[in-house]
Amino acid sequence: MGYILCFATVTTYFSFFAAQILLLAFLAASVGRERRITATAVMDTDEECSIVLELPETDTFFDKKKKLLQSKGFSPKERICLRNSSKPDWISATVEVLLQIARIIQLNELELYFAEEYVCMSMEFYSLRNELEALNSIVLLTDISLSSCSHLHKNILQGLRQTILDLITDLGDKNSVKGGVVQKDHSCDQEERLIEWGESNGVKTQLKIAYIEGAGRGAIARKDLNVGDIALEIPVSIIISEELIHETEMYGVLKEIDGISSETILLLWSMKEKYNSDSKFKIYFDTLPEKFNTGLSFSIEAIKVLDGTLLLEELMQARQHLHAQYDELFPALCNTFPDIFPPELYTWEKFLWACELWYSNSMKIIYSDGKIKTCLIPIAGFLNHSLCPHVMHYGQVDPAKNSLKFCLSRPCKSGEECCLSYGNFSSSHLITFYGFLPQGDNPYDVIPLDIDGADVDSDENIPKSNWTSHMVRGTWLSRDHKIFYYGLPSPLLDHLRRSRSPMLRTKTFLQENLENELEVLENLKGIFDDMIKNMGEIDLNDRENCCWDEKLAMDYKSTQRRIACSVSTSCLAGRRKLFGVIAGSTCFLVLTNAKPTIQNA
Ligand SMILES: C[S@@+](CC[C@H](N)C(=O)[O-])C[C@H]1O[C@@H](n2cnc3c(N)ncnc32)[C@H](O)[C@@H]1O
Repeated sequence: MGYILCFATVTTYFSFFAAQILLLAFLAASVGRERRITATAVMDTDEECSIVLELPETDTFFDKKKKLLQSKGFSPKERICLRNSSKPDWISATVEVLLQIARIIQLNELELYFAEEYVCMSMEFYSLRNELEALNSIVLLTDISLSSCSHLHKNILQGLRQTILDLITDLGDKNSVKGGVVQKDHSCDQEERLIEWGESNGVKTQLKIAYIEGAGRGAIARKDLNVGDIALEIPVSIIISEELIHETEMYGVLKEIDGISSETILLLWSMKEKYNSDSKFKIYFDTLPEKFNTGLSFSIEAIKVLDGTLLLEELMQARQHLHAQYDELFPALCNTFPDIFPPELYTWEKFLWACELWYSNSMKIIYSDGKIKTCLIPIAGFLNHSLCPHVMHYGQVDPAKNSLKFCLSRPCKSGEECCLSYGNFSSSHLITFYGFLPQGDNPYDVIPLDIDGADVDSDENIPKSNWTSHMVRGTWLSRDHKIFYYGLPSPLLDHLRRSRSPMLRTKTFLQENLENELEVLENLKGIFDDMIKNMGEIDLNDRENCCWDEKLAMDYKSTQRRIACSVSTSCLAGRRKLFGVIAGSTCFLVLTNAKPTIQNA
């Protein structure tokens, strides 16, 4: 049975895009991220010290990760002996094993989709995020172990810990992007006043604010900071969250509106509070830009540049959605309650400003009572995003101090920009809601595919991958370009093979199987060639004379084109390899216009 394959539309995006506005009630905020301790326990007897790395059964992807662990020769619960061996390089050998397991345990859904089961490279790498998580999970483990182990084994654990810390430093040094250049000609008086106000309210910070080339304001380390150091601590009392408005008249009106979310209420409150000269947060509002440059305020010219990309549709839908939200509330609220909602403060332009503020600056915070709230966090709002962040976990209120701590997952040198991870977002998401493209290869830049396949008739004995959505990313990120892999994700290829030929035993060198492979690759290549054609050429010579949004749109389109071209090229390379195998066997190939016919000799 055949299959229909095309690019996914915004409404059919995967769960990887959980923050898409269309899937959430109203407001997508950057998600504050709490630390997950997944691995482990330490066994410590007089004779030996060992670490147990365990994939928790509660892990959402337990079965898939277990299979991946097993394909590399590990079980879901692996005990690694740390006893000093006679071999001089025992630490690096042990670290390698620990890391291989920790990386798999720390994989997220998207990384797992692209994980390559049969590639067994000693230092396999899934993503910067994954690598930092894996390394930090081992540091955490050694810390826990050090607090309880016998004196005998302290040296072993400390040696292990130091080796991992050195790896984290190396990773940061190699992957720190060129950016982070401080622009000395900008004054940051307002920002400094905000920090002073924060400090007088209990903020503790090792960061100062400066202008960074291409990224607005950013936070710079005042001194060398190490893994585990707290770069910034914000007391809950200065966080802007829904509690603040419960006593206001505005809340009394808004809470009566059916289905209104607390985020929308906060957004409407912030539109007015910005102009309140008596506001407790005046000094914070004064530091906010008059204009946010996110995808939501792209000009028609920039939107035109996006023709042929998914971002065009995503942006159009997002804007329509916001317009519909605005029209539902205004001018009705201004007409009925003009004192609470003065019409001059509730224009469409001001509404859009507030949406952009909340999309690009808010964080989701888990409070001590377990409630998750979308908040604005003065001072923390100056931290920019990086694909190799210094701070990865910051979303949970510390109940002992009633504060939010920003701890380092990798060192940050004095004078270096200290960055967060806003989340595992694609470039289209970052452009739409934040208005920038991160430097470096974004592993979350995928092209989703809508596949209407047919698994129904497939052979019961052939295990299904059970991925319900499929995608591709730049094939340069893959290491396995051999026949049956081609640098493309295995779940996608498996699905396409089964859809074409449910009864075939795939990944064997039988002729009918190789023919099936050729057809799968031809079909995929066709799809991506069409996409490249639809996107058209990008004239980068014009780029320098363009506005910020056109530049961003062009850069985004180049990235998408590069991904599509890499898929097309990998399909072509795969087909050539297949022709080679077929030609070398009992077949005789006639190649016409890149569409092969295979004749039995
Ligand atoms: C939470 S704010 C960070 C502070 C912001 N730079 C400022 O001046 O207010 C998020 C905004 O910072 C900018 N930003 C964050 N990370 C960036 C990056 N890696 N490159 C360029 N701009 C970035 C984007 O404009 C984004 O919408």
